[in-house]
Amino acid sequence: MASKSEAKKSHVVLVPLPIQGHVNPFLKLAKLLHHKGFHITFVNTESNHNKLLESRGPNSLNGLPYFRFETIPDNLRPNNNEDVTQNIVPLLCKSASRNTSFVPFCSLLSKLNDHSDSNASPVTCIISEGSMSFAFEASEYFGLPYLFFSVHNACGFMSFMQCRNLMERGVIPLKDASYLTNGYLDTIIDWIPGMKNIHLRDLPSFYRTTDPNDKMLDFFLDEFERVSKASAIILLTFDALEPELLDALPSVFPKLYTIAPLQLLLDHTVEKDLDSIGSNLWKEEAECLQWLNSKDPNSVIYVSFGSVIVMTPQQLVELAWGLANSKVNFLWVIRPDLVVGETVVLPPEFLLETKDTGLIVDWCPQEQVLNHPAVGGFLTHCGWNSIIESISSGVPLICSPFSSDQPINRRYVCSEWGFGIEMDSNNINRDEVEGLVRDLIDGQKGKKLRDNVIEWKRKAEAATCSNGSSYLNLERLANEVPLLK
Ligand SMILES: O=c1ccn([C@@H]2O[C@H](COP(=O)(O)OP(=O)(O)O[C@H]3O[C@H](CO)[C@@H](O)[C@H](O)[C@H]3O)[C@@H](O)[C@H]2O)c(=O)[nH]1
Repeated sequence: MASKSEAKKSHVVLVPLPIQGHVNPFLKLAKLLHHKGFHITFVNTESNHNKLLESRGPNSLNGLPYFRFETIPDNLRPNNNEDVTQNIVPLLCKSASRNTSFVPFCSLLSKLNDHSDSNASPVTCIISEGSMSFAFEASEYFGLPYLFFSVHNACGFMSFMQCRNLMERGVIPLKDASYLTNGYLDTIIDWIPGMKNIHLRDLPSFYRTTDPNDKMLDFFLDEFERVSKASAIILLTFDALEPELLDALPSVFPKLYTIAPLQLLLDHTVEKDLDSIGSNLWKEEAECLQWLNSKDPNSVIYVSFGSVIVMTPQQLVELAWGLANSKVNFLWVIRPDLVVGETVVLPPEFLLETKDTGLIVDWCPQEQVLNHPAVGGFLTHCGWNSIIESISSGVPLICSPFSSDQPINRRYVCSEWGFGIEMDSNNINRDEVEGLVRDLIDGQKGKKLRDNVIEWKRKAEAATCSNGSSYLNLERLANEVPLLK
């Protein structure tokens, strides 16, 4: 392992997909590796770099000794009017495109190698993810090891890796649009290793296409190839959570490190000077913590749909009245771009009726919110970071998945791990919201789910303590990075 006292440290370059749920875990991993003695270069796309400066201030990306930020172009700004946070496909196609990013990224790697002096070694390895194909190609070009950091759990990762199998078995693409509603999505998929009782509707939403040339299918086929060629895979899970899946990962995949929850590992290890480096792309409204201080323990439902999901105005209004009618306290994150194509407008009567029970913010310090004693439940879109953060905080969920890996996360939370109840996001209905929120915060069902998630929290803590599986895997990763081929 690289030691802090060595003049030349191993140098890791991290390149996340530029969305919040990817940048956050990459930054945490970067901090953990820095703590282990690595020299870190963290690469943001230009648009994200600018957003971070806006939200966190002009000095927020100055870095620290041996912890540097760099940028690469992403073809999204300043002339692009598309709001990519409202549409994942342009984000993947443009921001993570080979054409835009390969050459600048190679130039960056050359610059980092040229500038290596007595204090910094040339680049030792690249940590990126399947969507960033240019980073993988650059690692091949420079002969560097490539670590595939999948910011998913094992069930999400396994589901994404099934694209070719599903196509070869004729399950996807769907024959025509009627298959979306004729019960076909209830087809049982019983041949995925380590996964039981799965229906087609539980698998990533991108598979629900009728187009054999769908860009996202191509994308997952390519991703599979890159994973198989990577030097190692890092998964954002812990062993006790998904033992059957982890055992079942096919032998074609390279060696695996399961290291989660990252925040619990950070709580044990990190130096204080790294705390100031944050990754929120929107400005956090930390005053909500004072508001929570005024509420009773477990009396507040926290509501957030992550960084990418968009809702219709009608979904928003149904949700709003469901929260109001439940009479339960709520803290609700409504991102400025949450409602598709619109500025968010909530009925004035709703705002009046909930002035004592509700607080709405653009963005909040979510992990602090989840750790606040007043928060007794979380209505979530089932982004994996939100779920693993809920496990770390012992907060039960209402699961309302929209897209991507969210359906499979919902399936595992509600049916396997037992700390969530389901809510249909296609058909958000105020009466259902009201009932579910009451059940979760005040009902017997909520109590049972809370007990279950606290049990998972204990297991997550055990995984991240000395000699826990995630703790040891991080040690192993730090020892093995300099040796990877
Ligand atoms: O007000 C807020 C809201 C969110 N967050 C943070 O933002 C992140 C959100 O991540 P996640 O819950 O995973 O949602 P997305 O950003 O939507 O995540 C994308 O990436 C995830 C990881 O691959 C996938 O699981 C999701 O489906 C995909 O939408 C988390 O760390 C939250 O703590 C805040 O800090 N403040």
